[in-house]
Amino acid sequence: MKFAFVKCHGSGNDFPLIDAREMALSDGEWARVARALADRAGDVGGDGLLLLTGSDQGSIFGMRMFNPDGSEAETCLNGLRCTARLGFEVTGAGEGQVRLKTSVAQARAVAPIASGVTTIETRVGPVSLNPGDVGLTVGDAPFVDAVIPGLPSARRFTAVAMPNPHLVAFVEAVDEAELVALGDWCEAAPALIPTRANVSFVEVRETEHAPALFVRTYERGVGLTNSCGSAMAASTHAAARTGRIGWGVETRVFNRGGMVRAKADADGVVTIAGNATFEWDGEIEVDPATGGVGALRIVARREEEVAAWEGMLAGL
Ligand SMILES: N[C@@H](CCC[C@H](N)C(=O)O)C(=O)O
Repeated sequence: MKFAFVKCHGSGNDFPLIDAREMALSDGEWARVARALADRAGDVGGDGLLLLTGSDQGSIFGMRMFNPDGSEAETCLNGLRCTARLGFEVTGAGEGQVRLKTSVAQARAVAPIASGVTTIETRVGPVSLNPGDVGLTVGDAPFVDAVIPGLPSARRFTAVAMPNPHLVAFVEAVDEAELVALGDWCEAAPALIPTRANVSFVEVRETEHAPALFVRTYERGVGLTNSCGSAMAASTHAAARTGRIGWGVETRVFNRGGMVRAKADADGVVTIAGNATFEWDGEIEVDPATGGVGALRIVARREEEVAAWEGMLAGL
């Protein structure tokens, strides 16, 4: 089956994005397509597969997201910006509600965060701090800056469902080896957290203009990524919840892949504005029954917006 797609990224979190509104594949077939296209050893590669899906009663369109291991995530906020951009292009809308796997989000096109950088704002929530919603099998009360019994880390975590599961620890300086070890432990689906989790270490970085965070994330189903949008949202909420930043205060959130503007409100809603960059358009044959992949054809390159994004990175 031939798939046309856009290779896109939000803050360097990169994905093939397919307009799947008229496609009827089973979950297992999409999982195979995701594994095939997101494979970093293949011609496309990515931190997962994004699907633009059809409208329903309240939503102008929907998004599904499959991790490179074929698991389907509840949400993907860097991917949502890209998917919303495509959804706006094909529907002519400029804002609206987007259906996710188990929740909805609001999205709208906003002023560029830098010249030539297409920018989308997403609003999600309310987040849940219920340990069960995060997939933890311990605790009746929320873990907010608390040691989680059974987790092989003495650090204090805030456990947040976006609704995908996030464990967030504030650190003086990110230790990647420690993050990877803990992320790997969660990837093994231990009894403490059988549905696994995205794990983030976060540095609070004051700037002369405003509060800022630096977030490094080990993503469930992926490993270390350049950035994770739902982790940036969870970290912003956790930073406000623990008094590290103010509720409702716009905060710049940096990561390996770039930067977004984020704001956590006291009602649990988190707003993020960041890039939705389309790098190139491609076509490829994938057999949904076997995951076998054909030759990639690059149809167009979006050089101007790639350059605009690189210009923004150079100025950070
Ligand atoms: N990169 C994403 C999150 C993707 C899903 C995640 N790996 C999970 O399994 O929960 C983002 O930008 O939010």
